[in-house]
Amino acid sequence: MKIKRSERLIDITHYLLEHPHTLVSLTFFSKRYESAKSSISEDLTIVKKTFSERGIGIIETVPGAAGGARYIPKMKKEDIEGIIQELCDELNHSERLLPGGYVYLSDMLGQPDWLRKIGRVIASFYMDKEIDAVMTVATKGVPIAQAVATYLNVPFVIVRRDSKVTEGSTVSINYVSGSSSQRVEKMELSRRSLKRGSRVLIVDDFLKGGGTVNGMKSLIEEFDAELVGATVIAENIYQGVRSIDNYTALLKVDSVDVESRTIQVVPGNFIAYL
Ligand SMILES: O=P(O)(O)OC[C@H]1C[C@H](OP(=O)(O)OP(=O)(O)O)[C@H](O)[C@@H]1O
Repeated sequence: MKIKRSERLIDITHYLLEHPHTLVSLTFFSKRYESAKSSISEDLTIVKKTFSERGIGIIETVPGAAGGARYIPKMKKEDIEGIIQELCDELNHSERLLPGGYVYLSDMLGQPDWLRKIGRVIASFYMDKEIDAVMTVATKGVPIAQAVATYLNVPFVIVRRDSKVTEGSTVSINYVSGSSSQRVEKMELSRRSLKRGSRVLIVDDFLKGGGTVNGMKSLIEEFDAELVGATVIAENIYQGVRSIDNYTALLKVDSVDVESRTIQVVPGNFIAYL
């Protein structure tokens, strides 16, 4: 059914937002709206310009008969900084303080609005790094990985600390977790989860001693895959020597005073790489 340009623009925008990183052809839109490809091209020019001016993201247009458009959810630096400050403000409350200097995050990891913001911020950073898969470790990292993977339009894989028959044959490694007072722990990943040569992004909620992220790094090596980057929501205060140093954190727990129950969460090193 033929529809007006104003209606096409709304539907084109909705379709592209729902299919990030996916090239949608002119032919597809032309048939969808029973409109000429030249009209669709003009529509895409308007959407592209508005997205750019409003900082909604990038509309990449591919010319030619097999051409089309794809939505890249890239964020402006100031918008990323704004979300990181929102996260700091949300976490800087004494009731979030947990034993061991941890900060209670689980409520936020269950809220779609926070997950959308966190997922988009991390995905925007890795937008052009050709990520093939997002990796995390059960449990609290899972919603973060799903949010990031959605915006990157790639699969996410879940590393487990326990064995499950439903995972089939697995690759497992032992690692030292600083969070469990230097105890040797095991993590494993189903052999079906990751192809050789995959470019992998590690995400997690917290980093303390770095053993968990380092364990996932070792797993990636076991799969002959490539670690592109590791980003956590928050890095904790850690007195010892961390097992890993090349990571980024949206936030940093700068100081914790259990006596006075005060906590200071500030922007992490992620900002410096924007
Ligand atoms: O840097 P490290 O010293 O290794 O610690 C960071 C780990 C520990 C903690 O997970 P847990 O709370 O142990 O497990 P779960 O995510 O299942 O709650 C956190 O979610 C990171 O995965």
